[in-house]
Amino acid sequence: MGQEPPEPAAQAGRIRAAGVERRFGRGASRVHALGPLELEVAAGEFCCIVGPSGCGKSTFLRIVAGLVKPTAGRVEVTAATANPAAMVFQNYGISPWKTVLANVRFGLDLRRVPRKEANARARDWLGRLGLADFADRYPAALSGGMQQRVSIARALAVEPEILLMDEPFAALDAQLRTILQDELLEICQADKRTVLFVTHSLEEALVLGDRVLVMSARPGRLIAERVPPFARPRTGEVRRSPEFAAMQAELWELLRGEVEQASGREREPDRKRQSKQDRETGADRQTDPDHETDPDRRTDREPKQGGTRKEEVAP
Ligand SMILES: Nc1ncnc2c1ncn2[C@@H]1O[C@H](COP(=O)(O)OP(=O)(O)OP(=O)(O)O)[C@@H](O)[C@H]1O
Repeated sequence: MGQEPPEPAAQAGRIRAAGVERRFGRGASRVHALGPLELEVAAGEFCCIVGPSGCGKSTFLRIVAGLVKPTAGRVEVTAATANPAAMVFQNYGISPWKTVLANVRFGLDLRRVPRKEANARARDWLGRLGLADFADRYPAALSGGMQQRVSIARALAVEPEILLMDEPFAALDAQLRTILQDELLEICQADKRTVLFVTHSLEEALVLGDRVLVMSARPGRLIAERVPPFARPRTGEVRRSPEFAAMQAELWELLRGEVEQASGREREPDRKRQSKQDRETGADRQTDPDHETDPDRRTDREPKQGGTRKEEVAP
């Protein structure tokens, strides 16, 4: 039942990473953050990366974006345009002193697109994301979900061949997150651009991805790859299918050890047996497929740069 990646858009970039590694710091405090990592993302593919906190997911995305250099290896981006990628961050990354319209127009202004055309394109994306009436407002007047829509509109307004998304919905509540996942699904299936999407949520990865890549604890390497068996175009309804729950549980089993290692807790000898018992009795909330949809049952969060928060991997 596995699906081929969708037909590429007229212009969709490709990514190829070969032997990519990144270390930070010097001497005793040197950290091996990432790799070696081998990865290819096809034109028009929606590729999701999940992995434990600190395994180097964001670092890899930043390397692809050209914001960070790899210590070893290389990333090749094959694209038709000079600036093929746009990035969406967890903390929105929008400017509070600019109106919504000016924020969405930002990348177009950098590319010196004439103001009239830039405004039209920005308004078009605002309309597509349900923000047409908020063009002249400032971000402070918007909810978190609306601010993240502005951030997505800003990235899409430049018509990037590659969209890089770093936990874009992690700071949102679970219901809003579901809505934005479904909106993103619709948008990306309409034009099939290449997307590299980092998330802590297995549910999110399975709903959105043509392919889900699982990373190990730091230094992050790829340890598994799955193709969600859901035809395109798909909707959020796939969350209810038995295949969805089965793949979510399987991926979580793969990830659990890595998450425990990353959080400094070694798996106790009888942990696996206990987890099986818990699943059978329904006591293990971490393996509950509805875990992410109930805000009261979300995993622990820690502060992150810019006042936003990050999550542990969650099913
Ligand atoms: N600029 C930096 N200087 C020093 N260490 C860094 C830097 N950027 C990242 N690191 C370290 O590299 C490792 C990987 O960080 P990264 O943010 O890529 O992980 P991540 O998988 O995205 O984590 P999370 O899921 O928690 O956001 C971490 O140990 C982090 O502390």
